[in-house]
Amino acid sequence: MTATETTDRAQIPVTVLTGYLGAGKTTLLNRILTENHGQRYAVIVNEFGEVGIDNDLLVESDEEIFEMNNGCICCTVRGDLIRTVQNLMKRRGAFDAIVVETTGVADPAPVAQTFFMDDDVRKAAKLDAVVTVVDARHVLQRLEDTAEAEDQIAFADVVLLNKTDLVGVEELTAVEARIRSINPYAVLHRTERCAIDLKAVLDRGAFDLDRILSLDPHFLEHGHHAHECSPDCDHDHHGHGHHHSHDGHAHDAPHSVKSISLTAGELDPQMFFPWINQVTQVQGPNILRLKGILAFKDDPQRYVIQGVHMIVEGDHQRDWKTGEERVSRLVFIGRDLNWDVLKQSFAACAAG
Ligand SMILES: Nc1nc2c(ncn2[C@@H]2O[C@H](COP(=O)(O)OP(=O)(O)OP(=O)(O)O)[C@@H](O)[C@H]2O)c(=O)[nH]1
Repeated sequence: MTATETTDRAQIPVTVLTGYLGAGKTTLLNRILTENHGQRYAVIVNEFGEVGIDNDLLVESDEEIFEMNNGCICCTVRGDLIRTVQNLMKRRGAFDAIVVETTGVADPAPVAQTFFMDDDVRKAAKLDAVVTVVDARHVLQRLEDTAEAEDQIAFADVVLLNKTDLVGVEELTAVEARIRSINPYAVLHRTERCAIDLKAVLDRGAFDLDRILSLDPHFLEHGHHAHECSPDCDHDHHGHGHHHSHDGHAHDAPHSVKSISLTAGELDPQMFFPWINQVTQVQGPNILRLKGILAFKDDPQRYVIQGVHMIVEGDHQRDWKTGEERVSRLVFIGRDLNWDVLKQSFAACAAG
């Protein structure tokens, strides 16, 4: 056995899971956490928005979940992510592989870079593949109005073209052709609710550094960063033309996407459902994502609501635990949303 082979085996494989807001990353992660694949995964979740909801939307499992919700992953990539991986490495016997779920608005490059740039991380972990989940229904629109959707596809080693149930055959063919025009190299699978043999996604040994360097010749250079950051992030700001600001309750992201978090106590379902239907009908085009965990009066179970544009679905999740505070939390991520109106009208859904 050569020295290289020894090093390779000592490195823990890392899958970077990316895809635009609402594409189906958590759906895939839940499969990874529940299916019987014989591997133990440590999961690192980065969340956009103030109220930690993504963690609550993951199924309960024995796997380890680490949440980093201090905003855009690009801003924390050389800090939190490195520290999280280093901490994980102290207990490396406890798991076989790592999955990093990135925020829906992030460019995956800084996440992938971390596994090449930091010496300690590089010794311990090896980028296995970038897996990009694509929402077949909304991706063409996203490619028009954002840069991240294209970056995520360009970077992919594996693409899951998801939500095939929401489009017709012709549209699906057109979407697939568009993805192929951005990235002809990735292995592409069509999926519904990310149903796929996980062998197609995990432990692929697929990350192709040469191809990434041909896309981005500066990929391995320290301080190189093709993304917009907040003024208070701690990384090197060479070559930055833009800033986004943080103003208390709303977080800016590229292309004026903002998130707003609303909290209330118990809600009256007779008030809430007509309200959310009306909000998504009227403001749907601007709502990239909504998610919430709700406490309805006299309902022993937590209710989870999720949406992308006008498509909203909800279901009971599990019983509220004894001692768990029955609060309702709702996050909207979108453009040009009227925060004050949303806040007030949500508050009006409180159970009397
Ligand atoms: N109709 C349909 N809905 C889907 C499919 N896959 C996922 N969904 C739904 O789409 C919504 C978003 O799915 P998630 O898995 O939470 O998406 P995500 O990429 O993790 O979302 P963010 O973390 O907000 O970026 C949820 O309501 C899912 O139930 C699918 O194939 N078809």
